[in-house]
Amino acid sequence: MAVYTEVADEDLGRFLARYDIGRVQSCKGIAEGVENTNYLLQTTGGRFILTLYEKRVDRADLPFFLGLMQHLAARGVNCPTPVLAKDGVALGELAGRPAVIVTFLEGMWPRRPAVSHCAELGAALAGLHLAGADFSIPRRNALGHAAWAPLFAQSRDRADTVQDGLAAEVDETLAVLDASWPGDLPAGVIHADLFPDNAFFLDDRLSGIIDFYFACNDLYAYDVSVCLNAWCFEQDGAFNVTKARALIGAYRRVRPLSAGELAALPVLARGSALRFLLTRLHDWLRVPPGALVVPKNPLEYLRKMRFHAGIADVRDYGVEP
Ligand SMILES: Nc1ncnc2c1ncn2[C@@H]1O[C@H](COP(=O)(O)OP(=O)(O)OP(=O)(O)O)[C@@H](O)[C@H]1O
Ligand SMILES: N[C@@H](CCO)C(=O)O
Repeated sequence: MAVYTEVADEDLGRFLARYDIGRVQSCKGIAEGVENTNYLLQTTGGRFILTLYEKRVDRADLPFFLGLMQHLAARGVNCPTPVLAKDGVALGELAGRPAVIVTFLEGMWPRRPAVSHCAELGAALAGLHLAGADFSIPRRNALGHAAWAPLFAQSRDRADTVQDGLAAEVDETLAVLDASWPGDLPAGVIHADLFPDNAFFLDDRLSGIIDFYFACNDLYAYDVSVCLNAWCFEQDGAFNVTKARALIGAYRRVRPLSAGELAALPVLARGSALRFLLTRLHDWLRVPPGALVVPKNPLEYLRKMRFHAGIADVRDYGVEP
């Protein structure tokens, strides 16, 4: 994650006094990621992640996020779990931000995902969907289909400074998606941001999933489409049909996809590409001064969005209906 909020030693000391996790040996800012502030905390009790929630996280959602991690971990999903303070409460306040300590997961995220990573990921995503099915707290997708037009309205007047014609292309895509967005597909808890940097591997086996701060209730197949975008394109922008076949095939072996879900994949993938284009565009135009953060390129997702607009049939993803 990025480091948006610096923590003074005395504030950290007061915060950690609430916990029973040993003496602090080091607390280092993690530069990766773009959403929240994260520190790697080494204590005499082990390694932990200290997270301070930033702008996009609504405090009212924290019981959902923290409860979901506990729920999934209890059902065998290897994900971070919130560490309870001595008073039994996970959530605290540090440097004016809501803050938690979560368990540290071993592993590395794949810098260049291979076909085998995509297969592992597909199976893990389906497992996550099944494990979350009986989680009792609902959360609407704040970055779901209905949110895209208002989100774009915040950047529309400057969109063409990033790429000529971008505003018109997004407007047109929003209209197409409004007319074709599926409403009646299987839904439940989804991760909604399961990019390679949120999946850890040890010896080519998936060892953990992190970053549940976009998790919400939405279409399961939409989550598959997010992963299709994040895992199955090469760095030069080419779609890798072998990776898509591996990802979706492994998913279907754990949680079958209905004919309706498969048929909807191209429109869902076009939509999820737009979602990441829009959040990246928003951030690209508003990098906070002094933050240790590198904004992600919105145009990568413009190219993916265009690719899906040209997909007529799910077979083009290497998948048999
Ligand atoms: N529980 C954990 N165990 C081990 N490392 C972690 C854990 N949580 C976070 N990290 C480390 O912090 C980095 C950033 O975390 P995370 O992806 O949650 O940040 P983020 O700001 O939400 O990023 P983004 O939303 O851009 O993916 C990870 O790549 C990893 O190095
Ligand atoms: N995974 C997102 C960042 C967090 O939402 C992206 O790559 O744009």
